[in-house]
Amino acid sequence: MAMMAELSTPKTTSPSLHSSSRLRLSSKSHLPNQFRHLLLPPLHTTSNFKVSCSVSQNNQAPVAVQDNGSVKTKKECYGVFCLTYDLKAEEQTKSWKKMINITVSGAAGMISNHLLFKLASGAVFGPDQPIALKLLGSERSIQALEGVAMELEDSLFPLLREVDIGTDPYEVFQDVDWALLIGAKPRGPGMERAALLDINGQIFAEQGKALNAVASPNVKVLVVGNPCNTNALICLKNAPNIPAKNFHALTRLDENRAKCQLALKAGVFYDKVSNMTIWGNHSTTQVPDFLNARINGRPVKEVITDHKWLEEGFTESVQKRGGLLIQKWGRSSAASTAVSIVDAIKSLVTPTPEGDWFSTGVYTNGNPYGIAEDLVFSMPCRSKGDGDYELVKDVEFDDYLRNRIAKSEAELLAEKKCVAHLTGDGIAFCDLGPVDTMLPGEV
Ligand SMILES: NC(=O)C1=CN([C@@H]2O[C@H](COP(=O)(O)OP(=O)(O)OC[C@H]3O[C@@H](n4cnc5c(N)ncnc54)[C@H](OP(=O)(O)O)[C@@H]3O)[C@@H](O)[C@H]2O)C=CC1
Ligand SMILES: O=C([O-])CC(=O)C(=O)O
Repeated sequence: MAMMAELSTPKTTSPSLHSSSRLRLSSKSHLPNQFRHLLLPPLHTTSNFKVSCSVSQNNQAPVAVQDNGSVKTKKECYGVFCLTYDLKAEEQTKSWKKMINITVSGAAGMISNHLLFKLASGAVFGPDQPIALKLLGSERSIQALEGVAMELEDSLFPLLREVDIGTDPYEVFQDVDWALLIGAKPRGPGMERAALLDINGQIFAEQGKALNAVASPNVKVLVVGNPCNTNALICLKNAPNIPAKNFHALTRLDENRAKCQLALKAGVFYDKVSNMTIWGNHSTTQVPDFLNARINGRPVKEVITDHKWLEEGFTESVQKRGGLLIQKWGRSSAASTAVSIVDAIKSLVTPTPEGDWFSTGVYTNGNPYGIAEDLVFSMPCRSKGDGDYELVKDVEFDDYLRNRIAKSEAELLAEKKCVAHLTGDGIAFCDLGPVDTMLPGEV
């Protein structure tokens, strides 16, 4: 019984699912020594050199074999990429779907440290969906990315078929189907929000251009790095060949937080809360919509009759939850953010339950609510499970909701002016009010 694995240079095309498992490093200039032995001959060649490793029938240690048949020493295989799969697992792979490519930026950061292992486990895209992970980092994080890759290896995830790490978005985004853009500079003490918008905006402008050039044409992009709505707008403006509809800013964490607070107040388990919309910006102007949300299928305002609490206590607790968490933890939400990224993706790849919806920050062009066009704004959506979504039409508005939404809209319009130089809209002019231009973590 021979079992095979393949290790290939970055120039090879994806090998067949039934035999492939590999780790590649795509930073040409900073190839860590530890992994150099995987890339024989050296990176500058274009040959499709492979190292195959076989395991003998009597379960002896794996023996590495080159394409030309000469036996290599065991050292030339790397850990789990030498040992591969038994025949039962090989049989199983025959029912697997075609592999998808997922890029995660800021992959050595806190959120990614939770997220990557959920992605690799099959908990997000399903138990029959093999994946390739492409981890984008920088000079700062390349060593740490190796550590992440090693931990992924040691986790022995059957569905994880490839891991690439690199610092060049034009390489790491190649043919990517999902881009989860988490990496962003955190706002430091004394830093102006306008400066943050500019620094992070440059990152997302560059990544938008790279996605436009090399990603799968129908790539889905989820921006997590803050300020995520405006970063998503910058990204999509720099990627004109990708449908604007495919870009999302993560507001699912806010939706989850809102559901939790309503459940707590109503004394029900949080799965009883549905139809929870977060409108607007992922900031302290966001609007958790208790007018349309339901508890056990009933309007929230019927179940929770303390309307003053809904307008003030509830709304503020959701808007400022991130800040409270930073006070407790000493850092921003990472595990719950990763869970909400999983939820956000699952909402797009599984059909939305009848009558329900989910929140995500999406492009406003053509929206039925009268929200200004050309923004990325959190709104209620439904999906058939094909990665696409529709905006929900049958939502109610009252004066309170309209006024609150208008405030978040004004904030996003002001942010957009600050980044005009990055969206192709001329010269930037930045005048952000002092009060309402905060991230949830900035209270
Ligand atoms: N939308 C939402 O609901 C939430 C969004 N966030 C946001 O997600 C982002 C990531 O959070 P988290 O993973 O906890 O952060 P970490 O600080 O743990 O990691 C962030 C990563 O960003 C990268 N980065 C990119 N550019 C810079 C830069 N100029 N300076 C420093 N680091 C940079 C770094 O990786 P590298 O060196 O590889 O580039 C770093 O590893 C933040 O912007 C945060 O505000 C957080 C919680 C919720
Ligand atoms: O402000 C931050 O970095 C954290 C954040 O977005 C949140 O917790 O919602």
